[in-house]
Amino acid sequence: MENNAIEITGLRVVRGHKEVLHDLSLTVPRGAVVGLLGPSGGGKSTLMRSIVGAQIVADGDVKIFGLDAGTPPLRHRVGYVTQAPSVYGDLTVRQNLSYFGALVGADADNVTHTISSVGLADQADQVVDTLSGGQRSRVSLAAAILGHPDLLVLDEPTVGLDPALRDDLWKLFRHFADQGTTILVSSHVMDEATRCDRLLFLREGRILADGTLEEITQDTGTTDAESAFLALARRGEAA
Ligand SMILES: Nc1ncnc2c1ncn2[C@@H]1O[C@H](COP(=O)(O)OP(=O)(O)OP(=O)(O)O)[C@@H](O)[C@H]1O
Repeated sequence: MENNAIEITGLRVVRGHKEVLHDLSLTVPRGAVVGLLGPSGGGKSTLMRSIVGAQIVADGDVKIFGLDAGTPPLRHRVGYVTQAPSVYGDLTVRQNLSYFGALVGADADNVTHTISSVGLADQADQVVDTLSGGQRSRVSLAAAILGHPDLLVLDEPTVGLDPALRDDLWKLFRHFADQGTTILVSSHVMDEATRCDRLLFLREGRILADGTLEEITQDTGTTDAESAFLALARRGEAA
């Protein structure tokens, strides 16, 4: 069995005539919660799209569980939640999840359980268009976890959520990881680094750091992710 969920070598991506990912190489171990952190426009979404096979790549190799990203055997093994809601606005939460559940073989009990696990039990019969933004993004998350994917790729899932809900979601991610799911989660909120087993700092299409928070803060002589990121960014500019 492969020890890594994700193995990327020499990835280059061009978007709109501009290279936005420059020769990236990285690995993500199985069962870890890995935070992909960095400023807006740094390439987080593009990297995630490459991992789920939704991005044309100019060069390089992206392997997921030893298979080429985006190939059919990975379809049910990889769950992807983008920043845009990916569920039907005119259906209720339960109707949406029953529909997506039917595609992956999840039964009604699984649907009900998944709705509660993302904290939407009280909204189960509410039409999605009438939910708040944060609630809507949790419906998309619920749809992605219904089939128990081996890899969950989450693009800024906690954006716009209040601290209590953010905390609930991070606990949920940890719960999935404890069950063996690998989680790659992007954020531009540096304090979410403490929730992750490992971190990838991405800036201007390059990996600035890849390691545990402890390793990265030690390497930079700092005490938190934000200062470590700034130190690494300055180091990069000075080089
Ligand atoms: N469709 C597109 N056409 C051309 N350039 C694009 C396109 N989408 C993204 N880019 C550029 O690619 C770069 C990386 O964007 P990306 O969305 O991956 O960054 P990000 O780190 O996810 O940012 P954010 O946190 O704001 O979502 C940016 O410079 C962006 O302007």
